[in-house]
Amino acid sequence: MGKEEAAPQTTRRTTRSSCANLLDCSNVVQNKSDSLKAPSISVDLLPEEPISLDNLLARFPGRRDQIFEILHLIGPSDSPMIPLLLYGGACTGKTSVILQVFRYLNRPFVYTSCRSCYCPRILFESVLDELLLHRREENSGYSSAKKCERFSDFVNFLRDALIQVIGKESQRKRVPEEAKQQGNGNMVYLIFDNMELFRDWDKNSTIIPMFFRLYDHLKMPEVGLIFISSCTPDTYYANTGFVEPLYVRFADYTEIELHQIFMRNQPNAKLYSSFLDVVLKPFFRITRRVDELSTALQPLFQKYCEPLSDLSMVPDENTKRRLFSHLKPHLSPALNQIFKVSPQTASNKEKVGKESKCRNYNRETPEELDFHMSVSAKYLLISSFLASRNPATLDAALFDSTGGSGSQKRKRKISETSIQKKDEAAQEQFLKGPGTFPLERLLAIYQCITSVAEDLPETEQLTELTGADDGVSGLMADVLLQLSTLCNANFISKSGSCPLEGSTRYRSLVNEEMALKVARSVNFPLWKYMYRR
Ligand SMILES: Nc1ncnc2c1ncn2[C@@H]1O[C@H](COP(=O)(O)OP(=O)(O)OP(=O)(O)O)[C@@H](O)[C@H]1O
Repeated sequence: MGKEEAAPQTTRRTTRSSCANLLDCSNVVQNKSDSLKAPSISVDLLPEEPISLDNLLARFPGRRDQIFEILHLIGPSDSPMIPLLLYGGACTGKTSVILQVFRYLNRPFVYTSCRSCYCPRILFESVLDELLLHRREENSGYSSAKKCERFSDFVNFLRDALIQVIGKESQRKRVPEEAKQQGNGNMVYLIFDNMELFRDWDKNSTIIPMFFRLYDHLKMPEVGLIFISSCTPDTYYANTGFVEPLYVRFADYTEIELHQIFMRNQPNAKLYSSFLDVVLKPFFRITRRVDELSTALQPLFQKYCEPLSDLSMVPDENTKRRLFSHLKPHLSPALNQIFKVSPQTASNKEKVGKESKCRNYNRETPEELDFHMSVSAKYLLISSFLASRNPATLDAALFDSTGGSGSQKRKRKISETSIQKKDEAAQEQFLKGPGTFPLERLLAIYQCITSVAEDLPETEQLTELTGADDGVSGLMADVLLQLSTLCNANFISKSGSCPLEGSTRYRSLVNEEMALKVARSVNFPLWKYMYRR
């Protein structure tokens, strides 16, 4: 595109420290300073030195479609854009992608994250400060003496600040045609990240609809608005009556995409690929988050390489086996470590508690889940659904120590009378609604179904690696954490203790449609385990 040559050399500026690519060694230590005292406003709002499109695409394996879609929706620098919402689970690259897209576009933008602001006022002031580059007093109605508490004040100050930045009337005349074509038109973009946190600040949800109407309030076509959230669009627009932004979905990464992501910048690709071949699959079943995987894989790779004296060697089959045996004892503790409620999952409790409304967004299929949940929590949710729905008397027939693969044979051996009895029990249970179950039953089902998950050659790999074979297993504490998260999110209810057993009983609150969706998202054949009359 030849942008590198055309772009002005701007002062390097780190807009968001957390956007440093976890996998890019060169970016690990980033300058977190935000303070800039550069002379020209429009130059200051430009991102770091521009990058090429190829570079942009190469930085984000698995995000090619999203990048092209965003570029298309943002459009040329001299034409207005409809507000945009980027949404998807945690660590799906929403922030990094949009910041690097602007680096490629080389256009002025202001980035603000609700994560670093703890109330609307700080967010308002942070946007204004960024726009005015901390020079509040100069020619601006907004000064440090004034607080920007109300949304209406924010809109007024924002409009004034934007007029200054854009140099609205005069600049429009001054921007030469060739500069517009090179991407230096007069659009300014405002990026609001982590919008889901707004709901924690604003219990009455009055500001969020106003934010999404900011475009209407400002009435400035030169301003492009981009919202980023881990919540789905319907969380925001239900019954609000305003025009919805366009949206781009950042789906969870597939195993292949994660493989590509982790292969980036590896000095010895063959060696690292042999490592990923053995570790990625079991970890992928527990988390798909790039940050969690990156943290877990880094020390494991060092262990994997310990027996090697030459790190540039290409491992043959024998070496790969030797390296794997050396690594194996360390896998189980690492998997257990990661097998816990991720902070993001916990903070998404409210969002998780909401069932999908099956609305058809863009290219999202109604089959897909519209919230983020860790893979292990999904299996626990499925287990609780089965425990509530199926009569306990059928557990032995449906599940065995290998997860139920022998169930067909066993079922055939059951006598007619016992089938009839079980049918009656099931019918009774159905009429009663979802049944309650003790923790032990939930854990037993969970252990069985995780061992048959997906069609893997090494069927018991997860069980073996996580140590789930050791009685109630080392996973116990983590499963209890997941269980408590699901209870808090109202997927499972905790009923009073059983007077006979004295232990707490649980009940699944999800319906069949929801359970099937969750099962589909982890490729688990739930229908095989559901007892039907
Ligand atoms: N496709 C990818 N290729 C390379 N790195 C990626 C990719 N996706 C995510 N990452 C890395 O994962 C980390 C988290 O990404 P990022 O902060 O952009 O995610 P996010 O979706 O904005 O998360 P959150 O919702 O928590 O704000 C970053 O270090 C980023 O570089």
